Amino acid sequence: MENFIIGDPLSLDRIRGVLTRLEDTIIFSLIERAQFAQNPRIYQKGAFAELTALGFHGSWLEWFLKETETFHAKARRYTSPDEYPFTCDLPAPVLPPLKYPKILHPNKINVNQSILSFYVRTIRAKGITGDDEFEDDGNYGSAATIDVEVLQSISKRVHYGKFVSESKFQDNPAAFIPHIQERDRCALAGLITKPEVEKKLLQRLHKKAVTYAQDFAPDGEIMRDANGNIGITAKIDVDGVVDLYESFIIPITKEVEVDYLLQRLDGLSAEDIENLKQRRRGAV
Ligand SMILES: C=C(O[C@@H]1C=C(C(=O)O)C=C[C@H]1O)C(=O)O
Repeated sequence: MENFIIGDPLSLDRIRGVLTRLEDTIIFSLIERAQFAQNPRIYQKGAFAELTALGFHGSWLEWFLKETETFHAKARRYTSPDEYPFTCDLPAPVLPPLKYPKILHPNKINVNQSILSFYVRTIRAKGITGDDEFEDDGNYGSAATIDVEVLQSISKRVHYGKFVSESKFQDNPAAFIPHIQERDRCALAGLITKPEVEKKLLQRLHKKAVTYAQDFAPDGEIMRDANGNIGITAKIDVDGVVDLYESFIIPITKEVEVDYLLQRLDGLSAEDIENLKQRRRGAV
């Protein structure tokens, strides 16, 4: 959970710094997942009679998510504005919630079911972690434990789009308000999209994935193939990681940004909205 107490929580540079750091978390968790076989059973609902006997009819992975998030909810993880669960109906925290600064406009945006569906349908099937999609090594607990870590890091990254949107909105509310009032998703998407930022991100991501995926000999030398090229082991599919961001993580982050903007004026009076139009960040 990011420390929202120190620094300007709505500095776009600071927010982008968090997104950049989450690239490492996501790449390394995908590398970790590649240690184990695909184990397709763990993504199939009803594939474990033992779970059905417990009255649970989801997949092994969904059971792992439920059990993990139930415990984390009791430890007040989901009272943090940058943490979103995959499981519904979680228990209340055993501790009183921490007093986070009110940064985001109240909202119920949670796209984790889309993230889970994409992960099971595409990331695993595409074998971004470089393994055979039908291989089963029986390591169901280890594989699901790491799947949960991958999903949680992607979820945090995607939902950080709310902070990006609040930062951009506060920089120039008047630019956003008419399109929010007209429910114009395309215009809002155009305002929040920064092609140059995305281009640099994908270039950085490819370099990171190549670097993190390479193997080192016991003496610390980088392993090379017969032609002296750096040997990229099957740890992860480097192009698959870039494609994951280009075809899913960035687009769904922008969906969250637009969804957040569309509800940004909810509950505000006409006078509040007029006052917002006059403001620009740092002006107060
Ligand atoms: C996150 C931002 O908003 C948009 C989404 C991006 C992403 O998901 O990486 C990058 C740039 C923008 O198109 C941003 O401006 O930094």
